[in-house]
Amino acid sequence: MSNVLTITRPDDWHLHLRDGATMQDVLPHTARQFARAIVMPNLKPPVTTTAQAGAYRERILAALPQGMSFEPLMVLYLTDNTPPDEIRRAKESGFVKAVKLYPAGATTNSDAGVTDLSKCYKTLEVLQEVGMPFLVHGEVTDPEIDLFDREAVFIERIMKPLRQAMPELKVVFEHITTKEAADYVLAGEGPTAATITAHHLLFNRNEIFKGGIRPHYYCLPVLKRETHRKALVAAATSGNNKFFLGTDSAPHAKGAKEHACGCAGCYTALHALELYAQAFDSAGALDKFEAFASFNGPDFYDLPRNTGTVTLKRETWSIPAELPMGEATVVPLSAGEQMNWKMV
Ligand SMILES: NC(=O)N[C@@H](CC(=O)O)C(=O)O
Ligand SMILES: [Zn+2]
Ligand SMILES: [Zn+2]
Repeated sequence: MSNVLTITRPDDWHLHLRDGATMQDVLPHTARQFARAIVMPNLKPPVTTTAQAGAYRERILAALPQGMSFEPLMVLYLTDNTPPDEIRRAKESGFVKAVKLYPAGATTNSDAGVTDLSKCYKTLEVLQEVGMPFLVHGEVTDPEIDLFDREAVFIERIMKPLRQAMPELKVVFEHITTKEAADYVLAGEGPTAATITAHHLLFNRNEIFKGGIRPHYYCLPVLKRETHRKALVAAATSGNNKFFLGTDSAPHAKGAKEHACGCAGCYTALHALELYAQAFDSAGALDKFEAFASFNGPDFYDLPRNTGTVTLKRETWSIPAELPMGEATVVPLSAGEQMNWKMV
């Protein structure tokens, strides 16, 4: 049993940094653990143009504490009206690395999202042509569909027709939560990859209701049954290069989570590597962690792998109860619980 784990410096391929004072407080956590991150564009208002992404990127770099190195990889928020030319501008910028699909109404700040993906095919054709990844929040919003089935139904209704229409489009199925999604990615229709969060590897849906309703375990797509968690662990630890690390760390103020209508999102930027190490360790697959955390993402995005390393060691510590965030506080996932790994 190894007590020290040294890996190439990893990246986070799905992150929410927000903006302003919130960003100021959460950014150092990510920059400590990761060299780069794909920064989600679901701000209010959303980041829909290359110009807005450039300005957001500058704000992120300005918020970075002295002496820390971190590269934000920017993403455009697709709307029904994103013109094909915007994709060309994004590609030419060099700093926009992907375009994101939020089905309208599917998740936090998705109101400006896409109402019907077929309206966007002209724009997606350019995305396919320039070879930029299309990142997908994969849940249907049809109120007839049970919340727990929204991802599986999305594969049939959206993913398969999209793949048919756009055989060469690079697609990242973000934060997958089901066996159906893992199997779809494994079946390998075209250049499709997936990110997997630490919380979906560690927990099943019982966690949300253990001893009472526990809002800090509520995220979208919502945690699923144990069979699905096991399928995600199998995919992440399989060594298959289509699966890579994306925390989906999504900070919401404590009061907005502990609320009659609490927000969706788990805050994991503080201890992401430790959470993932725990999941891989429990599966006896620490030897598969480096490729998942540090190689498969850049390889899929056609970016260089990082140089330098990070080290984790086996050590017990307690996750803090809450952390300052702007005018408020944020509660990290599994606050108060013990961790067995610690980043050095
Ligand atoms: N994952 C979440 O539960 N929430 C994310 C949005 C998202 O990634 O869907 C957020 O921005 O808060
Ligand atoms: Zn999402
Ligand atoms: Zn997200």
